[in-house]
Amino acid sequence: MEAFSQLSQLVVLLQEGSGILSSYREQGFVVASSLYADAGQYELASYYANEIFKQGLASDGYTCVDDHARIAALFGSGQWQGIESLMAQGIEVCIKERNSLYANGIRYFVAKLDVSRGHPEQAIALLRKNYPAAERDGYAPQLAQFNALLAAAYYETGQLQLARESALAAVTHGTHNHYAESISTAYRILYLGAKQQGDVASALAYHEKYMTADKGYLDELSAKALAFQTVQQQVAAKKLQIDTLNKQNRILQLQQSLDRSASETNRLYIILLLTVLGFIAFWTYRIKRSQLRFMKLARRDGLTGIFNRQHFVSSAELQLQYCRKSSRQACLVLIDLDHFKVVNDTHGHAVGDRVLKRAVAACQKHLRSTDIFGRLGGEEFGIVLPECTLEQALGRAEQIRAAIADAAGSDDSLAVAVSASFGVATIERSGYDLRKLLIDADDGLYRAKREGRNRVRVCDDAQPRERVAGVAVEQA
Ligand SMILES: Nc1nc2c(ncn2[C@@H]2O[C@H](COP(=O)(O)OP(=O)(O)OP(=O)(O)O)[C@@H](O)[C@H]2O)c(=O)[nH]1
Repeated sequence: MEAFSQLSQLVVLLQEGSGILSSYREQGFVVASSLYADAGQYELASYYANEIFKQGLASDGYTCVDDHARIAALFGSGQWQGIESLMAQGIEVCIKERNSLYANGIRYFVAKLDVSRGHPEQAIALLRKNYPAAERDGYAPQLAQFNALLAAAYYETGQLQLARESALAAVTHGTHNHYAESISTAYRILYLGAKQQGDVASALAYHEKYMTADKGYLDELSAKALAFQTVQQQVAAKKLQIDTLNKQNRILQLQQSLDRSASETNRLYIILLLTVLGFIAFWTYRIKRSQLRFMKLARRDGLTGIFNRQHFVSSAELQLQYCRKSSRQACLVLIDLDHFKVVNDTHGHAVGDRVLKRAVAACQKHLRSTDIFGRLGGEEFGIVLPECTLEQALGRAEQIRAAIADAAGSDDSLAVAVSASFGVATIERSGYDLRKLLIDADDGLYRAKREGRNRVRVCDDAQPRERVAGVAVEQA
C-alpha cells in the first residue's frame, strides 16, 4: 500500500511536470505504468505508458523500456488489436538499443499471444530461439516466465516430457516468488502431466502445489488491487478534505474582506462624522463670533466706541442694584461739552467728531475697570462710579474735567480747545434709582453751565431747578 501511496504522489508530480527533467519523468511514467499493471489496473497502466509518447519523453536508449511498458499494459488489458505491430516495433527498438532483457520481455508477450491464439508451436520456436539470450541475462523471473510458458506450449503440443522439464525449470527459477503466475502455471502443467501419465501420487502433490501457488498468486493480485483501491479512496478522501479546507479558506477570506470593508466603511463614517462635527463647530464658532461682534456693535457707540445710551442705562442699573444689595456707595457723573455747536460751526462736523473722540480718550485715562462709561447723546456722557463717595467723585470729576480741557495741547494736529461741564449725584441723596440720579446730576450740570461752564457741580437744593438734561432724563 505504501508503494501505491507514494505512487499517487508521484503521478501528481508527473502530471504537473514542472521542474522535473524529462528523463526522470519518462522513468516515472514507466514505474507508474508497471505498478498499475501489477495491481491489475491496466487502463491506468496504458494511460501512463502512452503519456511517455504523447508528451514526447521517450529518449534514446530507453525507448525499448517505454515500449515494453506500453505493451505489458496493453496485453494485460486484453486490448490486443494492433498489438502485434507494436510488439514487432518494440523488439526492433530493443535490439537496436541492445537491450536483450526487455526484447525478451516483449517476446514473452508475443509467445503468450501465440499460445492463447492456439499456436503453441510458434511460441515454442520463439522462446527456444531466445532462451540462450535470456540465460545470458540471467534474470530469474524472466527465465521462470519463459520456462512456464514453454511448459504450457509443450503440454499443448503433447510433448509431456519437455513440458515437465520446462515446468521444473520454471519452479527452480521461480524461487524468488512462489506466488508468481509462472510458478502457478508450472505446477499446473506438472499436475496435468502427472495425471495424464497416471502418476496419481505426483498429480495429487503437484495439484496441491498448483492450488497453493495459484491461490497465492491470485491473493497477491487481489491484495495489490485492494491496496490500489484503498489508496484511491484515501486520495479521494484527502482531495475532499482539501476541497473542504479550500472552501473554508475561501469563506474565511470572504469573511475577512467583508470585515475589512466593514471597518473601512466604519472609518469612512467616522471621518464623515468628524468632518460634519468639524463643520458644525467651525460654523458655530463663526456664528458665535459674528453674534458677539453684532452684540458688541449693538452695545457700542459708533463714533467713540464706548457704551451707547441703551447699554449704559442697563449696565448702570445692574451696577446700582449690586451696590444697593451690598450697601456700597455710588455716584453718577454727567459730562457735557461746552459750546460744542461753535466747534462744529467753526471747524466743521468732522473736526467736531475728532474733538468728541479726544474728549472720550481723556476721560478713559481716569476711569477704573469697574466704572461704567457711556455716551448718552450728542456731546453728553455719563459715568457711574461704584464704591465712590461724593467727595471722591468730585475729585475724580475734577481730574477728568482738567484732562478734557488740557487735551487740546496734547494733540498738535487738532488744536481746537474744548471744555466740559460736570454734574455729580450721589446715592446718599438720590438713592439707587438711576432716573433720580440722572435728574440730580443733570441739576448739577445745569448749575455748572449757569455758573460759567468748565466746572463740576452737584445738585443745589436751595435753587429751584430750571433745566433738566432733556435727553438723559427723559429716556432713562
Ligand atoms: N460733530 C458732531 N457734532 C454733534 C454730534 N452730536 C451732536 N452734535 C452737535 O453738538 C451740538 C450741541 O449744541 P448745543 O446743544 O446747542 O450745545 P452747545 O453748543 O454745546 O452749548 P452748551 O451745551 O450750552 O455749552 C449741536 O450742534 C450738534 O449738532 C456728533 O456726533 N458730532
